[in-house]
Amino acid sequence: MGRRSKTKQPPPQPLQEHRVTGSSSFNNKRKATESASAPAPKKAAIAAANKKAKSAATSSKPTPISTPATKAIAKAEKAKAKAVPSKQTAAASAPVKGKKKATQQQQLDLAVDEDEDESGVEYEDVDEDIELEGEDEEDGLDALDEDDDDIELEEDDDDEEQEGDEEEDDLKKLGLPAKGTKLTAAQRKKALAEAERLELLLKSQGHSLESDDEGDGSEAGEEMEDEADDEEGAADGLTEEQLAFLDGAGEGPEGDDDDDDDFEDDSDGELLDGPLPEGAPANDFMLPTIEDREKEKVLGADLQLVHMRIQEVVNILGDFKRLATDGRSRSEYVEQLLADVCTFYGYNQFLAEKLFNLFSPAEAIEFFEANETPRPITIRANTLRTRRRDLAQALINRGVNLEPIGKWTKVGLQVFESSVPIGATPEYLAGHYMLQAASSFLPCIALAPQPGERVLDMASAPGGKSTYLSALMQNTGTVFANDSNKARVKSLTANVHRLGCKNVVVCNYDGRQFPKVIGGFDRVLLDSPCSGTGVIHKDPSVKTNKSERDIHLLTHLQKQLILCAIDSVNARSKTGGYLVYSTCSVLTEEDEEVVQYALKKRPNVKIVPTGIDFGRDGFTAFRDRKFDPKMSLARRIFPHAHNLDGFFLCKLKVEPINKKQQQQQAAAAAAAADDEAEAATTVVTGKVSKKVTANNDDAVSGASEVDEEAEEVVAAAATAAAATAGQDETPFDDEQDQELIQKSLAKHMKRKGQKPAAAGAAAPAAGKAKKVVKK
Ligand SMILES: C[S@@+](CC[C@H](N)C(=O)[O-])C[C@H]1O[C@@H](n2cnc3c(N)ncnc32)[C@H](O)[C@@H]1O
Repeated sequence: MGRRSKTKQPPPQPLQEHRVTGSSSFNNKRKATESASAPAPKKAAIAAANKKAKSAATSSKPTPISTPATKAIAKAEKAKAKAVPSKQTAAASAPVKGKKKATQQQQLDLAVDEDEDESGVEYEDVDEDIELEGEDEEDGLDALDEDDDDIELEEDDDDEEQEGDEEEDDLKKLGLPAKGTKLTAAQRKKALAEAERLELLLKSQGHSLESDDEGDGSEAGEEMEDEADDEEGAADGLTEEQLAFLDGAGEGPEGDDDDDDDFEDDSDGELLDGPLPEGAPANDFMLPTIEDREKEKVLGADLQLVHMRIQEVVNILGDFKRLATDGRSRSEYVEQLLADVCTFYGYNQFLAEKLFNLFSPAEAIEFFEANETPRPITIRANTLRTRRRDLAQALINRGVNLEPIGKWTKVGLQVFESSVPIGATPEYLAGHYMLQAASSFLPCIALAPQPGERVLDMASAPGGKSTYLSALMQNTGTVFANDSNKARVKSLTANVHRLGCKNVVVCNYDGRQFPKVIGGFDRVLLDSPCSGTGVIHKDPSVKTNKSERDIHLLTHLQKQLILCAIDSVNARSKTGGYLVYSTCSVLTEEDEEVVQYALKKRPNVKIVPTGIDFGRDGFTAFRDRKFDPKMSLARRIFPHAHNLDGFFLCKLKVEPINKKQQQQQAAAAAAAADDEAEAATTVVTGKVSKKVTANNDDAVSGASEVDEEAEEVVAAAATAAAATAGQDETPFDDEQDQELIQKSLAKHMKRKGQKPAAAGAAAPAAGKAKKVVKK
């Protein structure tokens, strides 16, 4: 009971990253900490490579040659070893298992001291034993970890020595110089060719090229991850590709000069490593010709080859000057890479390119890779009904294997495995927890609602965030949980009841009807409908069903919603006056661009810190777009970097509007009318794709909910279009009528206790929109 799964993923413990400015972050190589959060097998490889690079950097012995050829040989050896497990392999894995001796009880205990109810409600310690045990054992566990590390390291050294010997023999067999000797360019070529041949040979014989360390032994992977985390120095934070390159390139023109004495003419009198002769490629990888590509199209691609090509091209793009074939441009390589990404990972060209542009090539591949694996299952303890530690204990008793998510949340638990359906336990039915992606805690934490406040959750179904807001407010004040999708409102209502939220009012409006229906909120959350590009692992159909037009429709809706959300905030709130905008999309169009649009249209709004100290900065510039410098306060969460769903959040403070700002706003509203009319015309005349999906980031939502939401967004877009088109027939065309509308709307809003300014801005906009549509 409660043993940690062997196949567990790294917990969704967001990693601290060194802050980089938005503009530069997508070009920079990621930091060491980040690589530690890569998917487990990859992490193991990176850790191994880090270790190799470190030992190469610190060793006074000649650096062992590590070329792709030797790697392949090592892989071949490991494949052999797999067939006949040696004693040594078994011994090497023992300490890793030892480290897993910590029982789940102990793991939970470690979190006890931080396990006070987040809502501030004090509970008595029912289970003091657990707490004491936890405190006592914390040091013990640390010590155990350290011991294990020592053992592991020693054994690793043995492994390495043995591996080194084996490598040497193999090198001799291949007619390559022994370990410690420099390779000539010709030898390197030969080695590369041999590596490829070996790999293909092994594959053709059905051997897996995965090493034992990288394979099912996620424990080994974890152990290596720990080591990687501990590694210091220049090798830290390098990607697998960079390290592979470093291994080989250490002796290259920019390599370590310490070994200069070793440079001697080889017997063939060929050039030693150094500047390559003009025109000679440093890497003998050749881009496929047009004919090759045509052939591939007809015969179908060999995915293994495509994968290898992806790695080669990424490697070359990482050091283009040195590694690219003369005469081939960077864009040719990028084009090939994008085509291969589409083939290998199954994206359409449009989305592959959009996502690729967010990162360096190497990092883009990490992102695509992360989308192939699920994120950890997480639950949120509902503090209106229980405490996290009690919930954890109850679930452990049922055979659920779990542990706290991380220090940043006091209510999150990660589930590794369960012998019972986690969505149907008595605790679940009794509302003790919500199945919820860890990323989706963040907007609520950022909004930080206070007890007694009036809060609007504008797009709230199925209620993961509304119910969390309710709990944070300790069932006081009011949360208006709105969603435009009737069917989804049903599951929202069910969750509100199940979780015992007594301060929630469920409503079913199009968010754009706020603040007309009701306004003056202390805080508003707009967890916007979006493309779901941050949660592709949950809904892989996103890879193929998003077109440029879909994104355009979504961003249009998002821009409308954010303005309505801002106008629904009471800028004079004594305790609040905040809006949090969030999406589970990583596209700047749906994130920074929407916020930037809001800043332009509402000069009384400014970006403020979210209070979340992990994740990456929002972009302050992206390609040809410049954003508010404070956009760096927004948070971007990435699956490959943080092992959480991809997410964006930005917190805004709405200040009381002054006269000058009012004028600015009116001007902006007039300009916005042009945009709106244009978009509406597009929707009316064009065919709305049924595939415009807006994702729900709650783990409980199934495919059917996503479908419903898609329908809803399409319907909403169509309704908006129809409404705007309908204005065509209305007689309110002249300025006099507009004035009348404005006045009556202002009166109406005043009576409802709302801000007349919003009406003032809306009416001329509508009038102008109507005129454009007429044309
Ligand atoms: C990302 S999901 C919200 C998830 C929710 N916040 C939660 O945590 O459970 C987006 C929601 O927006 C709703 N939606 C789409 N268009 C809307 C609109 N115009 N007004 C209000 N809600 C809308 C969808 O029905 C969907 O439930």
